[in-house]
Amino acid sequence: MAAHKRVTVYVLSGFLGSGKTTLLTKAIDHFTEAGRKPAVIMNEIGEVNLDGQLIANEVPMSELLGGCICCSSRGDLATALKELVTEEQPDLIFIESTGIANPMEIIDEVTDASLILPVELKAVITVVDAPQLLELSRTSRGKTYRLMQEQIRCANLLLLNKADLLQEAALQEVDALVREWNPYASVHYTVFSQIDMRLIEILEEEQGQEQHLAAKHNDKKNNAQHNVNHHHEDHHDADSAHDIQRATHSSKDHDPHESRNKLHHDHDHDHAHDSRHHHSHNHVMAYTHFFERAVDSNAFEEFVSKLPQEVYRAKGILSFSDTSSRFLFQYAYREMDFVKITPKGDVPDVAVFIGENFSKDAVRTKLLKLESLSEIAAK
Ligand SMILES: Nc1nc2c(ncn2[C@@H]2O[C@H](COP(=O)(O)OP(=O)(O)OP(=O)(O)O)[C@@H](O)[C@H]2O)c(=O)[nH]1
Repeated sequence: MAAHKRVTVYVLSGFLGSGKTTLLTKAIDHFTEAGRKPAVIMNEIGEVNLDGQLIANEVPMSELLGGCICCSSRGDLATALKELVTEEQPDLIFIESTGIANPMEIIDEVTDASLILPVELKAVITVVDAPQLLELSRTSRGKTYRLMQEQIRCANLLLLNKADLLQEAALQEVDALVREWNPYASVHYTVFSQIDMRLIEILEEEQGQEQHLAAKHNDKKNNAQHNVNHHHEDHHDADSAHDIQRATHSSKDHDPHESRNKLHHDHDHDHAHDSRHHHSHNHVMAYTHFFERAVDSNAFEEFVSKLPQEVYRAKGILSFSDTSSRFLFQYAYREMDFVKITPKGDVPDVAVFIGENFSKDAVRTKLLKLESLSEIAAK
């Protein structure tokens, strides 16, 4: 297949609620207006694709739901890429990863797929929730912080988003932090992921290999800094996307489990007992609640405002007992947002709650109570 026929692939990375979908909708509008055909692979931790509601119907979309790409069985992403390429012939594919995905694993999967499919990974674009990163850098520095760090290190283009919520001095503090982790990416302050789309177009024109070189350099730099224990030096010595592909290719001749080991990184030592899955986000959990009846909007808002700190992301589509329209509800890093929506297709009233070690039962019990209160009020 001729090299120029390859479909450009961009990976959109960034922690939960940082602004990836906000960027995606803008990028789709831009490229569509420019006469290009974008397609989307959307990965969601929850069982329903709520972000997909924001993507126009005519944009081809493949959904990987109910888990994170980098945890799902190897091949799901390649299958989705293959289907889109053969059935839709797009010019570009955006892969929106879940906010808890480690982009290195997705880079591996896409470069692996590019051996057999006419696709080329051009860049990783990471959206950073600037206020959240700043707070974590000053306080907890736990697993979420480390995951954000990995997402930042892999990027070719970095958006320091939610700049509206920070003063200039604070933004500069975040800027210095991310540049220390990733001196190769271009860094831009954004509000609602508003960026000059030429910055994304430029990435398409550049050599994919050089892009990955940057990512790999950062990967190495981090290895040195944080003493991450990589078991398979052969892979980590690879200096370019080409080398990544070669490593992938050669390992295919062997036991598939072994090849997965070779390709993947041991980012989290808490889970070293599982030889095939080394993820920095095993601590993250999701609860999906399907509503049986509409709840009161004020009571729901109050419930969300009192969610435990461990729940750091929630979203849903809801009917309220006191409003006529349905709403897309968003909650990210303590900010709440409700937008009127007419859902595409037959979507139930549903909300997904994502966080770290929170009690799903407690969230469920409170929501059931809200439902029963509105039932009593209706009588
Ligand atoms: N104040 C403020 N809010 C923003 C900004 N960008 C996005 N948001 C809001 O943050 C919430 C999450 O945005 P999304 O684009 O859905 O984030 P995401 O990264 O796709 O979220 P996940 O898919 O759950 O990981 C939404 O309510 C957005 O409206 C910003 O620059 N400033």
